[in-house]
Amino acid sequence: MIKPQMFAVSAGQIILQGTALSCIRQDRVLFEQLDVSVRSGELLQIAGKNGAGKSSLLRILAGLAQADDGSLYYLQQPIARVYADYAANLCYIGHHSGIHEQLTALENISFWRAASGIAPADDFALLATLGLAGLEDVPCRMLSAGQQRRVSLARLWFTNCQLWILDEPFTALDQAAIAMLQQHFFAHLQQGGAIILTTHQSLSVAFVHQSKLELAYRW
Ligand SMILES: Nc1ncnc2c1ncn2[C@@H]1O[C@H](COP(=O)(O)OP(=O)(O)OP(=O)(O)O)[C@@H](O)[C@H]1O
Repeated sequence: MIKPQMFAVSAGQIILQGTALSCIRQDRVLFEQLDVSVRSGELLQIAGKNGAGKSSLLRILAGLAQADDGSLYYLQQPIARVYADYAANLCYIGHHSGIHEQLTALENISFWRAASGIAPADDFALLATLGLAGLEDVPCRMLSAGQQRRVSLARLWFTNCQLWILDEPFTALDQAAIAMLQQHFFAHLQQGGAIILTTHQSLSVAFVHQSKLELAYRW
């Protein structure tokens, strides 16, 4: 069942916009004069070959790295001016899982909830939804790569953030988990959320507002 709209930004409004962005790494221009934006209800896929600069772009969009040129706006405000608001509305999950490997799945989730100021809830049920029933108390370092990825993605089931920036979220997931995650994306977008992601896979769900930005590999 779709939860009622809970985001401040209304459907179709641009949440994040980058204009004329440039990024140089190791003397190589990954991209320049790049315009990118995502609206409420939209999924934006960043595609491109290995090394094209997808993760670098995501890190810039998440405010974790500086563009070499260009501007970034959150709700039409320069990001530096409203960064606290932006960070509070952003769920970024990078290449690395972001989980603490010595902690169990339950402990990781409990930590994220506390860090986000979200009240405790039935995390056993959440982990069961994610196919991790019976593994709640196992240190994450003893879980498989796909199971660790599922724990990492658990945040997406309780975050209140409108914008999700996800770097290769399907990595290590089996087909069933990929399908479940895409259904979850669908529900998030239906509620007015927005998603920017990188993936080398094709998306099997037809999202209502979906766009793709192909980054060319530049020498
Ligand atoms: N912090 C950094 N310092 C120096 N070089 C970097 C840094 N981050 C990325 N690079 C370089 O920038 C290029 C693009 O890297 P990036 O991770 O953005 O590519 P990608 O498109 O996400 O690749 P993949 O599909 O393999 O994940 C690579 O050549 C990489 O070595």
